[in-house]
Amino acid sequence: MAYSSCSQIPLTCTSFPKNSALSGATQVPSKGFYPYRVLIHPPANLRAPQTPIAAAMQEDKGLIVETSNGKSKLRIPHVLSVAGSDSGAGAGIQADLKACAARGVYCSTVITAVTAQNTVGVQGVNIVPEDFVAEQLKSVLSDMHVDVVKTGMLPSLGIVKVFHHSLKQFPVRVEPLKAALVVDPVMVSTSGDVLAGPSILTGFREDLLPMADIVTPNLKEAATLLGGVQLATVDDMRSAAKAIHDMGPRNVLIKGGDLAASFDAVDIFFDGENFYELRSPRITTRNTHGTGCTLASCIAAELAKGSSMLSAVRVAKRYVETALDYSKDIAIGNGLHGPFDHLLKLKSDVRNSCRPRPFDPDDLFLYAVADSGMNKKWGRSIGDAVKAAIEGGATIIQLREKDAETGDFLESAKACVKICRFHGIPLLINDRIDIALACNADGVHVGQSDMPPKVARALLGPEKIIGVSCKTPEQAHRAWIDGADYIGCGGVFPTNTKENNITVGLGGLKDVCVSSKLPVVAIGGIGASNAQSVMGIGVPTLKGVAVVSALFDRESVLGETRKLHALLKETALSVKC
Ligand SMILES: Nc1ncnc2c1ncn2[C@@H]1O[C@H](COP(=O)(O)OP(=O)(O)OP(=O)(O)O)[C@@H](O)[C@H]1O
Ligand SMILES: Cc1ncc(CO)c(N)n1
Ligand SMILES: [Mg+2]
Repeated sequence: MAYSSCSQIPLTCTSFPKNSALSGATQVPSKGFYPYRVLIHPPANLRAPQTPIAAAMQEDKGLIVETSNGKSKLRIPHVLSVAGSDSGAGAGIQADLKACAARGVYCSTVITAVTAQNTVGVQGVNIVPEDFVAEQLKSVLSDMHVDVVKTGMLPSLGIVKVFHHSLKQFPVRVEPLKAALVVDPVMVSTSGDVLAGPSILTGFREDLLPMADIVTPNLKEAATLLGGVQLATVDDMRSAAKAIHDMGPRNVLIKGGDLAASFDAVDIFFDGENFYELRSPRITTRNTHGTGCTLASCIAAELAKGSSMLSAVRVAKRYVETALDYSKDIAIGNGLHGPFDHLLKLKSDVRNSCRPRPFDPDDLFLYAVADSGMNKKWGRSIGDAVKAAIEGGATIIQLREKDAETGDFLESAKACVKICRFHGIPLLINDRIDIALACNADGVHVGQSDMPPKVARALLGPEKIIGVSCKTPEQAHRAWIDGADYIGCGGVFPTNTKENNITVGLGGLKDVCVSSKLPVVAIGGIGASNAQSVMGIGVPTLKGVAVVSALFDRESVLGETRKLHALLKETALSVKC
């Protein structure tokens, strides 16, 4: 029976293939919100509660909600990696941990061998004693809820047997029809060194493959499993996939990273019925050490989250491709095959380190809000306008484009990021989290009906600046709870830039500032004529004024900004005295 995504699980199907690591669970139709409900009957030798468990996915956090005896608990999808350690950390257990972390999945580890390995090759292998592999397996499987087991280097027949025995003793308890065992039949490293000899083949053929939900050999490993055939073409890969499928695994993925004649990176997936030719551009790089381990771990991670087998494989291939492309020029080690960077998704945070300094509430002192429409009227680009505002003393810039096309907005945002970085001034984007991410701006400013700050924070990461427009102390409190960095309070006075906007006046501004735990910038109809009265309310949380027309709907942005800056300085000094 082919795998299907959670939502496609046929409700009539109630059992597993006989040898599956999953046997023992059944499924019942759901009445509730989720399209399925699952009853799992844990084996008697498990310590976990022996009651039926209903499981479902909490979409927004990627966690699994389990309900047992009326009580709910949250767990993170969990992969157990049973593999060897690579001291160079490009492959093996280290790759598995990084791939699972990058895919948002918990990874426990059972180490089968410790290798002394680098980008040149494998200098030594120390096999972990069988009974200690068994002990690690028992420690994890008797205590933790593992969704999917992924195997890598199983260096001896004894260890294959121990693993097989442990899985029989502690079947992996997952929802019915979800895959539980991913077998990457590691035999030879990228450098050509042997990691598991031919003695393991009987264990693979007799015990492991019939239990596997997917097996992922590279060309050499597929050839070895099939007794030494030649695999040189995509057609050969198809035949091999079929022949290996006959050995018992429910799905086979033959990886074509080493297919010399191919311009593309071609893998063949066979589910027992259909062949899928999965192609991606071949990335030109030396940094391909560990692609196989990573691919298998990523498949396991996606399965643990509830993906169907084919979509797990597709996502995993895309992930490897993206990581290789991202890392193609990095240099680690001096050998022929370097590792790549699994955690590229976190790199937007690292890019943040170019930001001049972390958010400082005093940045709100003279907050210039620019858009291209207003500046076009005066015959200048938004870049020129931003530059002039900074030279005149603006301490933070926000880009607000209500009508621009997305492509044009992104181009002007990129130009402004360059200018702001050069001057060490933070640049925020109004409303558009996508633009902020794409141009690596310093943050965003959102309104009450835009994306909630909590969601924006999840997308942007911990270091970006998030500001929220608030009119009331309640909204200000919410913004604080939701992890905003500052509040924009207004409109203080009526303004042309926001029609029909309810104004809060100086009284409303003061109420918000007094109650706010976050720094506040006042906005709405503020300019040289009234900025001093705004700052004059004298509440310490009020850090500055945000200005639109009074700077940009004028002939000289530089002159207006200078004038306003001088006034604000004067008020700051007099308030201090
Ligand atoms: N240069 C490349 N560009 C794009 N994808 C690649 C490249 N090399 C390998 N891949 C992909 O990476 C995945 C792993 O394939 P590969 O054949 O390299 O496995 P492997 O030999 O087991 O890896 P390793 O032994 O290095 O861990 C496959 O999906 C393959 O298509
Ligand atoms: C420990 C270990 N596992 C797997 C591979 C395959 O890349 C490797 N090189 N080292
Ligand atoms: Mg390879």
